[in-house]
Amino acid sequence: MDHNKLALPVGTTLDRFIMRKQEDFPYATGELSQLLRDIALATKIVNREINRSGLIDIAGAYGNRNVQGEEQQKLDVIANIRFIRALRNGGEVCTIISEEDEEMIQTGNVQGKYVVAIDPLDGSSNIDVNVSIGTIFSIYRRVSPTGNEGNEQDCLQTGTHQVAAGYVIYGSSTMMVYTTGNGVNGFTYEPSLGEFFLSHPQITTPKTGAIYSLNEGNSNEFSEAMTAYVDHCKQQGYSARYIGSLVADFHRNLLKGGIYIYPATKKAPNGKLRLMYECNALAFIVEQAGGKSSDGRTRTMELEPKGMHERCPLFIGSTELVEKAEEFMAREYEAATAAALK
Ligand SMILES: O=P(O)(O)OC[C@H]1O[C@](O)(COP(=O)(O)O)[C@@H](O)[C@@H]1O
Ligand SMILES: [Mg+2]
Ligand SMILES: [Mg+2]
Repeated sequence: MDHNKLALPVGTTLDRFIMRKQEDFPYATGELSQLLRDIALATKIVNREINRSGLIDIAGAYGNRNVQGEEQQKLDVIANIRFIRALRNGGEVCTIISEEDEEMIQTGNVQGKYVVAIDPLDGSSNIDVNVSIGTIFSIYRRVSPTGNEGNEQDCLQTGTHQVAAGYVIYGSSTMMVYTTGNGVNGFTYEPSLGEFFLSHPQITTPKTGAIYSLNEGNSNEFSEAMTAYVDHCKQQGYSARYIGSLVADFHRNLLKGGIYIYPATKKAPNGKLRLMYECNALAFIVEQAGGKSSDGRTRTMELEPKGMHERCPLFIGSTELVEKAEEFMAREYEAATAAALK
């Protein structure tokens, strides 16, 4: 696909961009375009709630724990409700996987051709302290015939089956960044006009960089190989940058070059992040931008999901940095394999 053919000027509205991209697919029916618009609509509402969260009583804990055992923040719940409502009313989505719901959410749109996996509010620990937070989404085409509710087969597809994926960052400005498999584009929200405008066309990530992002507070729990890789980053003189909101750390590294890692630790042998609504979406984006994503060994988008809330280690960012980290992890796997054979 010749990306230049699709290049649209900075300042194009998201709506126009979606429409224009659809025209390049003669058989497109407009349903995916409408679904992207539904997500953009919910994003505008959630953005408004976030911007005024300090003024109205939506700060703090909601008083429930989600399926991960994490304390739900009020904004986690509000964002979850807003996205589910927009996807249900939009009519294109039959089933939703959400971080905040243990079970699949059936929307009642049995004719809907799409399944959405969503992290409605990412970076929950940063909600009440005015630090950038986000939303992450993956879109799949259902595999079961329309006319019924979506099922587990529709929901547990590998990341390579994503038809679109994206994230929203609610930061100094609010941006939506997404891909449909033809490059990555970023749109900045203009609240006074209520519109997203193309601000970052055809995003590509540098092949290498000098930023590493991980929670070194967990370093006592790191494997030898992981500790060795962190030392390597320090020897290289890389800068440590960690916001603690995956979307914000990922976005910075995507634009500047860098690597984000949430590794397996002794406490969390599968890491912390969730394959279906955090890792797969960002992996699709980073690959479309020329970067790389794996669990330290296997390409993230080829990981076979076994459960909706499954966790996996994440090594994501500039190709050369991820490959270097994988080199370090390979030594560990080889040692483990050799030990197992003894
Ligand atoms: O506090 P830790 O262990 O470093 O974890 C931070 C990571 O956890 C997350 O907050 C998990 O996402 P949620 O906030 O959506 O649960 C990521 O955004 C972030 O990168
Ligand atoms: Mg998250
Ligand atoms: Mg979340």
